[in-house]
Amino acid sequence: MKAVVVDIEGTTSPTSSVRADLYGYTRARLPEWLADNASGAAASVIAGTRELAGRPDADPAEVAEILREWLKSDVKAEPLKTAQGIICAAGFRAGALHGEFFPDVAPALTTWHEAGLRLYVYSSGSVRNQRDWFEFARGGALSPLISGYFDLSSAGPKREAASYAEIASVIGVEPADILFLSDHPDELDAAVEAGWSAVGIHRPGEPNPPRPPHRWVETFAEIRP
Ligand SMILES: CSCCC(=O)C(=O)COP(=O)(O)O
Repeated sequence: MKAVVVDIEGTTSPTSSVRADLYGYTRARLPEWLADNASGAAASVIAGTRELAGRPDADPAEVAEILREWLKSDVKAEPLKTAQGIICAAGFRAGALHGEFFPDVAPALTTWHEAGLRLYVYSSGSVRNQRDWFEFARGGALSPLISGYFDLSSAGPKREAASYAEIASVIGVEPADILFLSDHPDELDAAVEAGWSAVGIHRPGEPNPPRPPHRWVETFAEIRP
């Protein structure tokens, strides 16, 4: 392998930390942020939400309610993830938010990085949110280990093979030399369809059940890329 690409929620990090911390922080601040930034940073979020929700005349208050519903049902929509990334950026810098990682993740990423592998992140969270998650990791920044980040805007949907082909092309690594780690079987299927290797991560207590034909492990310590 020449590169390893990791998913975040359920793979590097507990689902509970993403949903309680990031979603909770965002949910509390959405109405005020949308109202205060309607003609600036929030304009594209409002436009994108109106379009996806089929509510062309929704005002910022209604958009906030739509986005809060999407948070509740974990809809991984671009406008929501953009807003989440911008809103949470302040929380990371104020010390209210930290990237939370399973204990085996930092040692494995460090070992792989030192061995010359290039490490990337591919998550439904926006690149901005991903960068902060790794930069403000509890226990010390992991961002120096990461060569790049991909999200729904830059790569595309996580369950489509074309997204993995796009990442391979951008990082300039042959698909056969890339290993993808995720807790989601549909994502593993899509990566394999694009010619990547893939290993499923099923951590105790995490929601997504393993599914054949992939190899599944419980920690990064079991992987030798
Ligand atoms: C720390 S980046 C934000 C994580 C997030 O919002 C999310 O939806 C994670 O989805 P993933 O694709 O990593 O399962």
